[in-house]
Amino acid sequence: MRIDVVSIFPDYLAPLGLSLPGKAQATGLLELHVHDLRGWTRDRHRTVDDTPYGGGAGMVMKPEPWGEALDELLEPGVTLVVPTPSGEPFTQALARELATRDRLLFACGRYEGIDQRVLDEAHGRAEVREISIGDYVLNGGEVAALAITEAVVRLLPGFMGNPESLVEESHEDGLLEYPVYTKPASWRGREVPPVLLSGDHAAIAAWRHEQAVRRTAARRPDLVPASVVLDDVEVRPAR
Ligand SMILES: CN1CCN(Cc2ccc(Cn3ccc4ccc(-c5n[nH]c(N)c5C#N)cc43)cc2)CC1
Repeated sequence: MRIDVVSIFPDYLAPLGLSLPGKAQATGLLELHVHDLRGWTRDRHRTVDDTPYGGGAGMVMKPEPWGEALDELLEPGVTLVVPTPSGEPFTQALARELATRDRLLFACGRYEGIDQRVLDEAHGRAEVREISIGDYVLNGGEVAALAITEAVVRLLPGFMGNPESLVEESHEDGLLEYPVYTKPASWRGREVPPVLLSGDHAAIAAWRHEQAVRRTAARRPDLVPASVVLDDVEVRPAR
């Protein structure tokens, strides 16, 4: 997979050279290119924003630099990913979908966003996914690009050392993950649940599933399948 990121703060994407994406690059699974949007400006001040038509607070990102950047980078077969507060929710299912693409191009906006005409024009010639990573407000798209990239890259075939670890993950089976433990067996008077030391794999799997269901019911009742009934866990109604 090739990933391109366009931002006015390219250094914000430096962490992509570390850890997971860094390893993916080293193994040739991922080709990463980060670009400064100001490289596509034409004026002396390298202007990327201006006041909004219709008035209102803040500034809007000008269409010209973005248009030239996408002319160069949005080639056939590239999926344009645009982080935005008004985007479709980013989920594990969407991460899996994006992991099937050959190329992703992230357009990281700032200020009050990117002139809508840029997105409208891109829709005419590429797959465009406007994505939100959560119901809270950030100052730009870079954090979302980091999060989406990490969630997608770790799903690339051959990337995770043990693909098994991708199967039992939170949200992969629709539930939150079960609690995990490691040595020592006793720590500050707290013991590891005995079932985990029993060697009874069926009992361990059953215990882990029940713990995942209980945790999900307590913290994310919206994720609990209707078929599951837990008599001793308070399941708060989804808001
Ligand atoms: C008058 N009002 C009208 C509503 N706007 C809404 C608004 C518009 C832009 C911004 C700042 N910003 C610029 C680019 C950009 C990309 C992603 C995100 C983002 N935030 N939260 C997520 N989950 C995100 C993701 N992914 C924020 C971004 C903040 C708030 C404010 C002004």
